Amino acid sequence: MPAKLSVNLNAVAMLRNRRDLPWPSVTELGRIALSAGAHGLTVHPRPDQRHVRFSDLPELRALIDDAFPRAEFNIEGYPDEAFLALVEKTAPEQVTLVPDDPSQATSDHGWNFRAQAEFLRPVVQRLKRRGFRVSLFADPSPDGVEIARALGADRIELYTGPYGSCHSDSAKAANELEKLGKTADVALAAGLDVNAGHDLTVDNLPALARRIPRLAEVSIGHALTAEALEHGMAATVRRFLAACGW
Ligand SMILES: CC(=O)[C@@H](O)[C@H](O)COP(=O)(O)O
Ligand SMILES: NCC(=O)COP(=O)(O)O
Repeated sequence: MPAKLSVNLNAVAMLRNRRDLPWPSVTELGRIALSAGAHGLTVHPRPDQRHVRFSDLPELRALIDDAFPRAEFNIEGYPDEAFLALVEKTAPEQVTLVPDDPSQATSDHGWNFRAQAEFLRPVVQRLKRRGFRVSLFADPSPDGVEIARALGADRIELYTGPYGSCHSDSAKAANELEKLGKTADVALAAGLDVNAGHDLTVDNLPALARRIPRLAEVSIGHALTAEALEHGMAATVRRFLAACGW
């Protein structure tokens, strides 16, 4: 089965947050994505709420429950108490734990499973007890990835940033792809399912899907939002011209 697509709404939220106005509506863009066939929605709430706001989460939960009951809600983030409380209140289908520092502009590495095992173990158990699927953000390196399974996680999410940043260097991209592939091989052999995300694009996705045919899910925000703007620009300009009377 091809990988499922979860649309990350953080970039939409960031655009909305530029003004004290309700557009673009994160929930409406989520509705459009799910209506178009996306399998789920992803958000990554950060402590300063500079992207998605905590108040967006109940609306997105209700959207899925009321109109798209087969879709999944994936909440990503660093598991401090505020994040865990938010997750427990929202009850997503999947929680992806990411070792983000609040000062980071975006996620740029996975967990060090060996060094952070004792921190992660009770968190994973707490979330599993609540019935959520738990995925752990992982660097493209097979070293220690099987520890994620021993901690009780269901999946890892491969950090694809280094692969995504090689768009103009095909030899480097092939090398990064192989690292991702080897990590996925070890994870799958350990009984973990494999998600992937960060800087994935229409151009770099097909090779990833070929190298990891059992890829369960990709979450994509930045490139997908950029393309939505590009492909929606002409029709939108025509709407504004019409509003000007042209
Ligand atoms: C976990 C991860 O890879 C991130 O890509 C993240 O969810 C994206 O969030 P931002 O778009 O807010 O940087
Ligand atoms: N988990 C990764 C994600 O949700 C999307 O990240 P990006 O496409 O915005 O880089």
